[in-house]
Amino acid sequence: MIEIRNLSVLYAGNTEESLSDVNLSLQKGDFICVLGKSGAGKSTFIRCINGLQKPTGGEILLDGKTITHAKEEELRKIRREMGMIFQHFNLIPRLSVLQNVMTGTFGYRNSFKNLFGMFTAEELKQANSVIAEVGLAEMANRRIENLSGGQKQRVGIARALVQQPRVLLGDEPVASLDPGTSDRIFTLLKEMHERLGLLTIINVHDIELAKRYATRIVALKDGKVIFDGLPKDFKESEYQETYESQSADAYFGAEI
Ligand SMILES: Nc1ncnc2c1ncn2[C@@H]1O[C@H](COP(=O)(O)OP(=O)(O)OP(=O)(O)O)[C@@H](O)[C@H]1O
Repeated sequence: MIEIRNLSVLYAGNTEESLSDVNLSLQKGDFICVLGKSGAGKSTFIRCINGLQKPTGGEILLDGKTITHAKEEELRKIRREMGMIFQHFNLIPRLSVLQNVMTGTFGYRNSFKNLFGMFTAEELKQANSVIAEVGLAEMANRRIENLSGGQKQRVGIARALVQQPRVLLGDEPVASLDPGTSDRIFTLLKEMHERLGLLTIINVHDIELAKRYATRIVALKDGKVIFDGLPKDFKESEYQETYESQSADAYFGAEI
């Protein structure tokens, strides 16, 4: 589904590449957690996939079509296939849950309709349906600023899903949430992933979550892929290499 070939990113002014010769083949059904310590290149990787960051080398293809060299109009179409969720939710605090979710349809609509908030009955139905799916049916008219962090991320997920993507991307979507809430958000993500038959790619710091939910782990270090495989094969030595840590007992002392 997504082919990543010799992907490299060197930011202007840097001497070291932030991604270096990354080659991966990502398939529908993969629930991929991307691990790596701070600065390993995880955000850069996600931003390259949704076309926000232009690589300095290599190419990314979605179903054989280039993302990397896509023209603006083509890139817009590709982005509609990709839902994105963020660490800080990127919602509009003074607007309601429903209004925020509706912004997920903007990629499909002309700017005149967007400007005047004109939504079709079908769009509203679809938005209310995903709001119910993420468990917020009773809160559709509540303002975002009156929600908890976990509820905000549910809105973020609904906004990503209302555009009916085939790929779901997450840049540290649970980094601002407590462990219990993070776990519930991952449960929801996994349910949606399976029900909708998505390719899901999520950056996460919490290796325990990755081991519990991922079907595949990709670990980055200094912009390079140092592990690509099953969660069960990501063991203490892989942990130590990824995080350059001597003490992995917290994660590997007990069976996960
Ligand atoms: N716009 C930029 N300009 C220059 N360097 C950048 C830019 N964005 C990221 N970098 C550098 O690229 C490297 C990878 O950063 P990136 O944000 O992709 O890592 P990360 O694994 O997502 O880190 P974190 O977990 O802290 O978010 C870092 O060394 C960072 O300083």
